[in-house]
Amino acid sequence: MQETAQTSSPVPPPIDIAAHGEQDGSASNVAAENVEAAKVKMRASDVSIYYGEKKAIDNVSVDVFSEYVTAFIGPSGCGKSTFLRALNRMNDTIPSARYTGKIELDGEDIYASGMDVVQLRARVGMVFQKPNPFPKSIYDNIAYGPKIHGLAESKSELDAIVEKSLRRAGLWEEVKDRLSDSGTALSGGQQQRLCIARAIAVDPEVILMDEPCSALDPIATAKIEELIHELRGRYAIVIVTHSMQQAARVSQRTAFFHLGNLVEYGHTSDIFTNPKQQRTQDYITGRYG
Ligand SMILES: Nc1ncnc2c1ncn2[C@@H]1O[C@H](COP(=O)(O)OP(=O)(O)OP(=O)(O)O)[C@@H](O)[C@H]1O
Repeated sequence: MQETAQTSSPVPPPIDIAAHGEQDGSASNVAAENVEAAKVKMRASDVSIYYGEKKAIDNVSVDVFSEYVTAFIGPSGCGKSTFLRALNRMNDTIPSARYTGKIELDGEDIYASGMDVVQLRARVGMVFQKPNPFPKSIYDNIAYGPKIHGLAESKSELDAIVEKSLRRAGLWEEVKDRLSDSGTALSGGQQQRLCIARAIAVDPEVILMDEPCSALDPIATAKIEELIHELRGRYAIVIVTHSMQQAARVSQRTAFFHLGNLVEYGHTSDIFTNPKQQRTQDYITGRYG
């Protein structure tokens, strides 16, 4: 296990990350000891995930940091989505899915028996591959979450949340005059920004994005990437992407998965320019994937 954080500099960088080695499979997060604890938003420790007998994730440890975008990359079937979904317990809906290890949000075990999963999913929101607005008005798509979570006491408060969320998602100017139109009548890119606005509306701390641009054209993709860039100061963002260019453009940290293992995790620039593991090198140079 190597330690990559600089401990000798007089003012240590606020955030640094361990290179998670694949050698012994334990991939524990050594450099976590050297970062400001307050910045670690989510911590996964020795997480394995099974579908029935099949092990889809093998002993993975990762920290997710506030105000950073973390990209999960790797070839199809390597377990990126499975691991992402574990971060807000979306795998709970799959009867065969089973889990060992620990995942914490602000130090709290999200799989603890007393955890309110509805509340958890508000704190750790999710945006899916295919935009999935509710078959309701644009306004109601955003207002639904704040209503059920009791975040607005009056119509004017709700209106303000709807406007703020749509502004943050970069959609307000495009939809402000047609809030009562159906969300499903928007373009694909607009629908995806609507889904991001819907996640934002309940004031999350973490936003998980599972290939959010894969159904979008290049222009809509560029808008979402720009939006991710703008949002990252407020939330911890985790994005699964098949596009290495996208990971390089939007993220500060990258985790490379292969066959259920976390092969390497570190600064995005290091992963793409100076990977420590041969498997990472092979993947980023297109030898498989
Ligand atoms: N609901 C499920 N039931 C059984 N096996 C599953 C289920 N979902 C995923 N798997 C299996 O778990 C492994 C990891 O899948 P996962 O979708 O997490 O990978 P991925 O890296 O996100 O793939 P892709 O990039 O193709 O979306 C695969 O072998 C997949 O077939």
